[in-house]
Amino acid sequence: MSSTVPLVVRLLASSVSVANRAGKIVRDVMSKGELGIVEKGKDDYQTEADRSAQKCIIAALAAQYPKLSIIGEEDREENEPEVPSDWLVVDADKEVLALTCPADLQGVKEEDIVVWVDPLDGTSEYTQGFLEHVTVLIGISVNEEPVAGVIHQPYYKTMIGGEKKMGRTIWGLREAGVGGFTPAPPPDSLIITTTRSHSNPLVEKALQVMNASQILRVGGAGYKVLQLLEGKASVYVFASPGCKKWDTCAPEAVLAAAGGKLTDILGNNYKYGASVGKPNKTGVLAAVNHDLHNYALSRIPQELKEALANK
Ligand SMILES: Nc1ncnc2c1ncn2[C@@H]1O[C@H](COP(=O)(O)O)[C@@H](O)[C@H]1OP(=O)(O)O
Ligand SMILES: [Mg+2]
Ligand SMILES: [Mg+2]
Ligand SMILES: [Mg+2]
Repeated sequence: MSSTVPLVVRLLASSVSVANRAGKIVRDVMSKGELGIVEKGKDDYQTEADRSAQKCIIAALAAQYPKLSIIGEEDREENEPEVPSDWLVVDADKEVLALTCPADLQGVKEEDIVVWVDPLDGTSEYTQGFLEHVTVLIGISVNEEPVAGVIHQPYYKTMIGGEKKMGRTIWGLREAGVGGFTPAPPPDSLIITTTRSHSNPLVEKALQVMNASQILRVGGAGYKVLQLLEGKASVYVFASPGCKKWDTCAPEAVLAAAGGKLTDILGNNYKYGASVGKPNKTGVLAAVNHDLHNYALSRIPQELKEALANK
């Protein structure tokens, strides 16, 4: 039955299930208490959770979809050792499997897809105990464009029938919409969400010009986009290099499926083909709808745009 479901939909349904498993790895590493922190660069860390969650996601997706290009944040070893068999998730989310695939994506083949994996977005926050900010991101791009994505929150708590359940998984597919949470309209006043761990003078300048009623400083690109989708903030502004394609592919796809927009600070779309440069050099500007995105873009002064473009 599932072989009649278009590839993009099947891959999204598999990604939901795989992200859930990766989220459990993220929780297990934390509860064992041995984070195995490695410093990759300035303000740039990796933990055992980043490494293991990525191995799980890539091994599980590659086993089922061998011709995909999968690009993950963390370096892969030359000869990756086999992963535990219970990481090789083969389940696929039933609700997603039932979605209608956009007409132009129905014939897409594995070779046409690039999957961008951020096994743990918000590593700084993970190591500092801001666990709600942590997400697992799987973005699916076709012809350089993010068309579908998964944002999994390993530490989101819900009570179901008196029992605590950890984790939730938000997904989006172009034209089909979003699921896994309850969307909410934007707040009445302009509330901005931005970095808490990677600020600098340019980032602060772009915040000042927005005239916002409130600025929320939280970790991770995934979590900030969730804040937009849940009506906690109106606009996400980050006028700095630092984010990479795996940070924005899934959030951009989910946000777009909900009617929002994510671009760089100049208002240009990033491209997500396999050979693109990984850094998002010209920052991030996102909003829950196109009007708010236009408004925020109109507030960014030309010299700030030039400063980022010439970096
Ligand atoms: N200067 C930077 N160095 C490394 N990663 C960065 C940097 N700035 C942003 N990022 C990545 O983008 C995400 C969003 O940024 P921020 O939280 O500062 O708004 C971070 O969680 C981090 O992803 P990751 O945690 O996956 O390495
Ligand atoms: Mg990182
Ligand atoms: Mg990230
Ligand atoms: Mg990461």
